[in-house]
Amino acid sequence: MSRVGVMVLGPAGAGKSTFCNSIISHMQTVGRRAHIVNLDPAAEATKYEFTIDIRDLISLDDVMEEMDLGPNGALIYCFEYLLKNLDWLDEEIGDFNDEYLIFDCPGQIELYTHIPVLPNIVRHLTQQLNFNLCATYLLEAPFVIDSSKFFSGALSAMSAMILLELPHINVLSKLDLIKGDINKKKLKRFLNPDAMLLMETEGMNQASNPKFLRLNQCIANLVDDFGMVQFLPLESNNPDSIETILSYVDDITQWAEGQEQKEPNDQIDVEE
Ligand SMILES: Nc1nc2c(ncn2[C@@H]2O[C@H](COP(=O)(O)OP(=O)(O)OP(=O)(O)O)[C@@H](O)[C@H]2O)c(=O)[nH]1
Repeated sequence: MSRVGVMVLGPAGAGKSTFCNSIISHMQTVGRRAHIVNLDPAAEATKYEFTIDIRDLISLDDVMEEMDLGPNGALIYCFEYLLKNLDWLDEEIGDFNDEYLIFDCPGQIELYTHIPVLPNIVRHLTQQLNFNLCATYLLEAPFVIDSSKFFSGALSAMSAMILLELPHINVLSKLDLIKGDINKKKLKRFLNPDAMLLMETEGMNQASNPKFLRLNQCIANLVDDFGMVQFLPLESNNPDSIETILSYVDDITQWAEGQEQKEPNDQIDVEE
């Protein structure tokens, strides 16, 4: 039997913890059991308590003080420590078999891109603990409706997708901060964006330096080719919006559940 979990990812302040809380509220309404697994050693208290909390293993403040490290170095130290003590996570997750686990991750993108700590933890969860995981990657809507930032956000989301190798859903958070008809209209273009069209309408194909123009075109092509830049809108106070996102997560994890589980050796034809 496999377990189900959702990784909540995205830059600092994107609304990950708020989204985790909204998921728990929704789950309580529909009568499903769900728990937050806090993987952020610098997390602040939130509305719902964490069922599993990395701070019970190691805390950022302690590491900064004892190892004389800054916040980023200390964060990396905490994750390397977690990687060396994965039996702690195994024990904590222990009997949560039929319940939905929501992994609230830190916002520092270097944990996915520069060092392989989050990918290793994800691999441990999927391969050793038999989780069907889905990643949700949050980006703030006011940030994304500026096209140059849209491409930077889309690339960061893509980099998380490539490194974690998980089924991936992009989510646009903080929709309530989009004010005015013009911006709301603009937002629609970014929910299911046509990267090449955005280049034209946002003037990105008018870069004066031909090298930048080519670079912009290559990035738009890349984003377009991956076909993964659709965003689901998130309104944290709107249960319908949470339900829609979770139905995508359910579809993905149930699909994975239905797949035949193969032992790694089953996938390799070895000729004698
Ligand atoms: N207006 C608005 N503010 C939001 C929304 N979601 C979150 N916030 C606010 O944005 C700030 C950051 O939200 P968090 O949920 O803590 O974001 P996070 O991604 O967990 O932040 P880190 O853990 O620091 O990476 C808080 O002040 C929230 O109240 C939203 O939908 N609308």
